Parts: sequence; structure tokens; C-alpha cells
Amino acid sequence: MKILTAAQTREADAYTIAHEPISSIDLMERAAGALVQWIEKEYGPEQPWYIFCGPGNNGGDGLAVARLLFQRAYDVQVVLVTEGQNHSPDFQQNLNRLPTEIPVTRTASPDDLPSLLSYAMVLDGLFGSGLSRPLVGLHAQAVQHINNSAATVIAIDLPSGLFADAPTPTDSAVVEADVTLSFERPKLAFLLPESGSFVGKWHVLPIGLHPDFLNKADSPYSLLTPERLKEVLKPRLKFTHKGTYGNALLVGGSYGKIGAITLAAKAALRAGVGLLTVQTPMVGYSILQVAVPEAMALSDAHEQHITAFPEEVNQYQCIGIGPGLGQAADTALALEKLFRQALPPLVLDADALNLLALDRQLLRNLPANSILTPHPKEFERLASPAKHDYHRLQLLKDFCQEHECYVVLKGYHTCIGTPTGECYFNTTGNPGMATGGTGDTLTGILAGLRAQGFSPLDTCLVGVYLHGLAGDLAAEQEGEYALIASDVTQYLGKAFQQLLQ
Ligand SMILES: NC(=O)C1=CN([C@@H]2O[C@H](COP(=O)(O)OP(=O)(O)OC[C@H]3O[C@@H](n4cnc5c(N)ncnc54)[C@H](OP(=O)(O)O)[C@@H]3O)[C@@H](O)[C@H]2O)[C@@H](O)CC1
Ligand SMILES: [K+]
Repeated sequence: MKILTAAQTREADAYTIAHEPISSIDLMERAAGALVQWIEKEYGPEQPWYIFCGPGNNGGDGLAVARLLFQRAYDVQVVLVTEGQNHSPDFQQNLNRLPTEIPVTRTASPDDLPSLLSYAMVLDGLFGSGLSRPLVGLHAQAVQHINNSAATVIAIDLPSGLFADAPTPTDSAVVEADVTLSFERPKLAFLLPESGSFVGKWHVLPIGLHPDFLNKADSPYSLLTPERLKEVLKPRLKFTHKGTYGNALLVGGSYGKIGAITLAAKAALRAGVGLLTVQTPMVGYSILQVAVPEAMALSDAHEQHITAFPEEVNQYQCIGIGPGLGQAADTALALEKLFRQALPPLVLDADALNLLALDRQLLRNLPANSILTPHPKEFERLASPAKHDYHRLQLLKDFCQEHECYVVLKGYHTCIGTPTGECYFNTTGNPGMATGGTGDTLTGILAGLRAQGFSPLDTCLVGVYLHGLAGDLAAEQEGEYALIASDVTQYLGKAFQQLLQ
């Protein structure tokens, strides 16, 4: 699902009005209808609803919703924060249509703002995608007033004060929503950590924007949806054997960190790889044989860390390097030597990335189409420090293009960058997965899939989605607090089943 900018959304709006065709006021009515349908499903008419409206079409949506909820016997009142501003035509028309029984507060100063009880519902229709500058004065005070209350806040389209696709200056006033109901597509701001925290749970409400426009719209940003993955992940075929599903090599572990490579190994097997070999330093050999009997073990000559990769690397269809690897000087030398050979596809994580960051020549020799799985700090060591989330996205696109690689930038909405400059945001996963070892399981999954012959892009898309989904299924049983990396691996089978259904 392509993510559109605020400007593209306006174009989609205009295109729909011209080509469906539909009048602008009817499109607003359709949007309001979608909001009300969602609200009716989730909330009964018991609580008082305070509908905050700004001067533009976001406020117009709020007014239309006020009328529709009133018709459904909801207890609604409207709070206008439009003093001294021109109303948009559709706002004005919906104000004219507002039943006279609905109380309307026209706010001229903060004293006019109604007190909001904890059980009240706030519908935030102050500003949407037409926000042109940070909120100040009475608008900012209205936002603070909402944020200081314990009321449940539902934002129309996006939380007021938040820019849809550009950095919102820190300490500017932004509504802290519990729920955001976004028309047709999510906004880029929802998917990034600095802005996404204002959004709460978000849902996309289709409002029938013209498919011709949506299909043609050009955007580097997409949301990962299961529909796309179902085309990639097929059931296994009759008469196949372990040779059909690839031979993966995982290299990592060091004294005290054999657990990391063990976690990766288990996940690679659960991801369906045909054969798995794991190379660890000597200290890991017995541990691995006991912990993962399905894998073959290779021992490095060194007791505590990796000093050389196997000679015959081309018998493998993918090499995953990094979990627990450490940053010893002779490990770095081994990596350098490895990169001088013709190699099967690579998945690089953790200390393999840190070694790349320390040696720019090594980074320049990175084989094309490698998959890198940094968290934001590791990524910034590889690229450069980011001033804000949007800057980090730009760095991601630049880095993937420059090094012809795929970067899985891990986070709440993990973002997969590609050599062609596209970015795919994941929607599975939960804060329970913010715990040691879940990154190692991801490396294992990716190496396992890549060895089975999935393209680097499909490997990233399927692997990242499944990893998050397994975490979600695990959290349903274990809860987010108690979730550990092994649970993710344990639920990987169920995640596959869900995706294959
Ligand atoms: N496309 C769709 O899918 C559909 C979209 N729909 C809805 O339309 C919404 C977008 O509406 P919109 O363009 O009228 O913008 P909106 O956010 O209401 O505000 C604009 C007004 O605010 C003003 N203003 C801006 N910044 C300000 C500031 N800092 N402080 C003070 N004022 C400020 C600005 O004035 P100006 O910048 O000119 O001073 C202007 O008057 C969208 O989010 C969705 O809810 C649906 O109805 C139908 C389908
Ligand atoms: K809003």
C-alpha cells in the first residue's frame, strides 16, 4: 500500500471530485460517514462527545460527524476554535447544516474551553493535512487543554499540530491522540518514532478516493501488507527434499555470546531452511550441538572468537554473519578476507555491521544485494548521525543506493530500504519484542529464507513481517512484558500458517 504525502492526498481528493465525479461536500459527507461508522462500532452513545473544530476541512469533517452522531442520539457538543479565521466553504456549509439543538462553544480565549471529564470523548478536528505551520496562541492552548485532560481523544485524519510528512518541531503543540482515524492511507508521520508517538492506535478508513489516482501515485514509501506477501510465500511442493530448501551458513558467537548465534540458528531452521551449518569459536561448539541438534556445527580454530570463515563458502546459498560475533581485530581481518572472494548472498547483523562501520574500505567492498539489519544506532554508525527521523529516512535511501544493499532498519515500524530507493514499513511486531535476542532471531529468519531462494527484497519483506507476526502471536499468549526472543521463534510456525492461509 503506497503512502501518500499531504500534497498527493489533496491531489487525490481533487482527482476524485473531478473524475468520479462527486462534489467536494459529498466527499466530506462520505468521510464523515466512515468516521461515524467506526465510532458506532467502538463506542456507544453514553459518553459526552466534545467535537473540536478548526477552520478548514478537518473542522468540516468534525461538524458533519457532530450532525451524524446527534442523529444517532449521541450526546455531542461542538467547540469551535476558529476565531478570526476564514472558514473553508465545506466547513461553512456543515456549520449551516448543524442542528440547532447541538450546543456550540465559540472559543475566543482559553477560558471558553469546556472542562473535559475523564469519561468524555474528544474528537479532534482542529487541523488535518492542511496544517501549514506549528500551532501557537489559542490553537496551541486548545491542544494543551485536550492533552491535559484524561478524556479519550480520537483524531480525525491526523492529530492536530502534527505535520503529515515533514518534521514537526519539537516542543510545538500536538494533540496526543489515543486513536487516529486516517482517510484512505496512513501518513508517513505515523510510522516514525518521533511523530508516531502522538498518533496512538491508528486505523485507515477507506473513503473511496479514485483508484486510478491511487494506483498511479508515485511514492517511495509503502506499507507492508499481507496481500503482497501471500503472492510470494507459497506452500511447499510434493517431491521436494532438504536440498530444495537451501543450505545456509551462520557465523557468529564469541565467549559469553554463544546464545546469540544459537537463537539465530533456531530461527533459521524454523524459517524452513533445508540445511544449516553454524560456525562458532571453539567455546560454542558443544553448546551449539546440544542446543540445536538439527544444525551442523563447525568450530573456529580460536577458543573465544571467530578468526576465519570456512574455505568452501560457495556450497551455501546464504551466509548470515554477526550475532554475538564480537569485534576482535582478527575477526575484522577474516571479514575483510571473506569480502575479497565471490560470495553467496549475505545477511549481516550486529557486530558484523559495527566492523563495517569501523572500516570504510570494508564497507565499500560490501557485496551487492547484501541484507543489513541494523537498529538505528548501528545504522547511524554505518551512515552518519541523523538530525531527525526524516533525515534518517533520507540517509537510509542514500545508503542503500550507494552500497546497492537492502537495509532492514529495525524499530516499531521496521523500515526496509532497497537499492532502488523504495522504503517498506512493517506493521507487525510489538514493544514486547524490545528485548535482547529478537534481532538474532530476525537474522536467522532472513538467512533461512534467503538460502531458500527468495529474492533479497522478498526475503526482507516476508522475514520482517513474519518475525513481527510471530512476536504478536507470542504476545497474545505470554504478554508483552514476559516475551523473550525464544518465544518469537516458537511462534514462527503459527505465523507462517497465518500467512499461508
Ligand atoms: N483529501 C481527503 O482525503 C479528504 C480530506 N478531508 C479532510 O480535509 C482535511 C484537510 O483539509 P484542509 O486542507 O482544509 O486543511 P485543515 O487541516 O483542515 O486546515 C486548513 C486550515 O487551517 C489553517 N491553518 C493551517 N495551519 C495553521 C496554523 N498553524 N495555525 C492556524 N491556522 C492554520 C489554514 O489556513 P492558512 O494556512 O491559509 O492560514 C486553513 O484555514 C483532511 O485532513 C481531512 O480531515 C475530508 O473532508 C474529505 C476527503
Ligand atoms: K485532527
